[in-house]
Amino acid sequence: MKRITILSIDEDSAQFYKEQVTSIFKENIIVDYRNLEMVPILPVVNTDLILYTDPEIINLLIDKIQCNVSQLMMKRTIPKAILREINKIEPDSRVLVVNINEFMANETMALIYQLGKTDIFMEPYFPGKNLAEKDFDYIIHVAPEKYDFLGDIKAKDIVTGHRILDVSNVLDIVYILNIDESIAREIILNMMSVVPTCWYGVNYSMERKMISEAQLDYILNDLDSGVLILDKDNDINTLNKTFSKFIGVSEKDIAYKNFFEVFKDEENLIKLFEKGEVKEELTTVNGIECFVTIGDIEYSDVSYGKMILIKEYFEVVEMFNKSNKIVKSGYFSKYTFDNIIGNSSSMRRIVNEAKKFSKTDHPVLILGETGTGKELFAGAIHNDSPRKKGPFIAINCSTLSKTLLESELFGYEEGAFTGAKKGGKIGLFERASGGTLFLDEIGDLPMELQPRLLRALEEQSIMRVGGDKVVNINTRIIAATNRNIMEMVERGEFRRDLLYRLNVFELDIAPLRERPEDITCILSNLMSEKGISRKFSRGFEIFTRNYNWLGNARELKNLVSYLEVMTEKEIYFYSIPAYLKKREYFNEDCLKYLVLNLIHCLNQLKLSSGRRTLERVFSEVYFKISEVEIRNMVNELESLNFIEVSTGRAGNNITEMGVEFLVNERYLLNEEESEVAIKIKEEMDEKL
Ligand SMILES: Nc1ncnc2c1ncn2[C@@H]1O[C@H](COP(=O)(O)OP(=O)(O)OP(=O)(O)O)[C@@H](O)[C@H]1O
Repeated sequence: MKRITILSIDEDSAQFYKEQVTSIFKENIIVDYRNLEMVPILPVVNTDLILYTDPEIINLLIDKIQCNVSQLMMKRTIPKAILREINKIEPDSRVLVVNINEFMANETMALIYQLGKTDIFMEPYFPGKNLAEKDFDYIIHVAPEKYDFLGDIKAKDIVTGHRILDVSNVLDIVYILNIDESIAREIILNMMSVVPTCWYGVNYSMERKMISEAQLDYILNDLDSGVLILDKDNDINTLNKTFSKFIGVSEKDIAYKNFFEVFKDEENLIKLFEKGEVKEELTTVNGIECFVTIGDIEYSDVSYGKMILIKEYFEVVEMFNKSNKIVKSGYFSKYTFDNIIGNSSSMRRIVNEAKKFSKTDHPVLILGETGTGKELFAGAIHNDSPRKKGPFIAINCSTLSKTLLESELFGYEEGAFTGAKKGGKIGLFERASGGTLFLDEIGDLPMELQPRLLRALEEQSIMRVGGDKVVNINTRIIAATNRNIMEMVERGEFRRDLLYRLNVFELDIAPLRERPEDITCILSNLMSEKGISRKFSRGFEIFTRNYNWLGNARELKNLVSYLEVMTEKEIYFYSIPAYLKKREYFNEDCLKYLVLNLIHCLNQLKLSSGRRTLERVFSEVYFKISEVEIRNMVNELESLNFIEVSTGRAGNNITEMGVEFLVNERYLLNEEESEVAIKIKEEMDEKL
């Protein structure tokens, strides 16, 4: 047990502080003391911390300290009840603060000021001091009872009793003696309710700590996962209600006990714990099937303990099912080939191929960037196939952990894990029998599951997890991925034999930027589906063909929602959202005609169209461009006879040929664009 030795001037205060420290730390610490009144004063030899009342005493007793331990001067304060009395003293009162020596009297006075009572006049007093004036309203006796050396000084008395240890001092002791966190927490909370502290930093950090703890408690207890936090000695520091419910033990019973002692009968958990870091491993704890995650709690590369998360298997499955993450509800697809829009030769070709594939039972692998319509094709193939009356089940292989995906795909037998459902669980392979199972994001299928899928494809049968019976299935597989699966095979991340099994038929859907003629076609279709009717200007078409459409049709859908609100009859280049107007999306030809367009507009408005004006207006209407680029384009337009360049302020003038070109190509600016041009021109003229 840890030991504290108190050094004090007299027996009375030594006794008092011994009692106080003992009452704070209770049976966790042994306290003894030395004071000048003791005969003989025994040496201090066996202690862990020396606590002294004032600087003088340490000088007087230095030769008695015969051990090398930390020394701490007491920071003392007055109880909240006494502070309330002092606070009641009327402003401008004259107060005598009395203590046994000058240092202590001054110290108490400073303390009263620090605690916030600053509207009174205080004078320190101690034996031997001469007072010029003896007229006081109050006397504060810093002692257990009134001092008797005050002679004829009379006023209202306030007796503070011995001053008590400040919270900041107790925190120091907790830290130096390495007192158990649980005990320390209780001690400090108790103290804070009775002891005022003028150590603002301590107050602030304690308050922040308490608030953070309350917030953490709230979050922990709101979680569906069980959480257990251990310190670096593997003692249980915190656990939430879900965890204590899960293991069937109340928080009180196991808090601050050692993990290995509490869980000595939970072999599975101990084994996982000994592995170090674990991510969502399926196991059984307290007879319940669950996923366990174990991780280090680190700060500045130092480990401060571990966190164990437990999620009940069935709750996870239910949650995924609710959010349609495992299987989109309904077990059918609404898509048919009629929903696939596109006039490009590549689209027509793959639709024809897909129609042929749909007549067979072979697996199909659909490749394509995100949003190219892979799921659309999968559904259309199913609905055009002899299996169309059977289920169509789509599962995303990237959202589930390996273990969950395995049991969802293949099902499991009763007793595969303790706590598994009675009668086991049918997997999606079986459920989709007679229909189609669409394995989306197949490139994310964990390596460990690939042999199992390969066997299912080769043998048209599966074995449930934990079972030994072979179940025949009649399920067609359509898989899809947006990853470069050939490269994954080369890198050893996807099995070559599985790829060959999956891509008996392969559909490679080209991204939209490689089939630009489909863009306006899909756009018009999306608009008419929403009942929107708009004409596309040439400028807008140019944009759609130049932009890279990384999100493919999904991005088109977003643009339609924007245009529905932002446009009326016709969609111009100017109408597209600003973030889409970027220099890199446009080729030189396109830029040239946009410049020609501007010259025409400025000519019609009878505004000059010199290079500087062109550069400013272009940058505002379209996107940032340099004067040099403008000059190059102007030169080219001149060589095409689309403009005549005259020197001086008149600038450039469009020719009849140029106008004809623009009209034929429907390249003309809209009203808004003209307005911007006028505004900029006016601003420029003002500056001249
Ligand atoms: N050719 C097309 N014709 C009509 N709509 C299409 C076409 N291509 C895609 N879409 C539409 O775009 C959206 C995205 O399609 P889908 O979900 O099939 O893409 P995906 O390739 O499976 O995407 P991801 O890889 O992100 O899952 C859907 O609303 C779909 O109807």
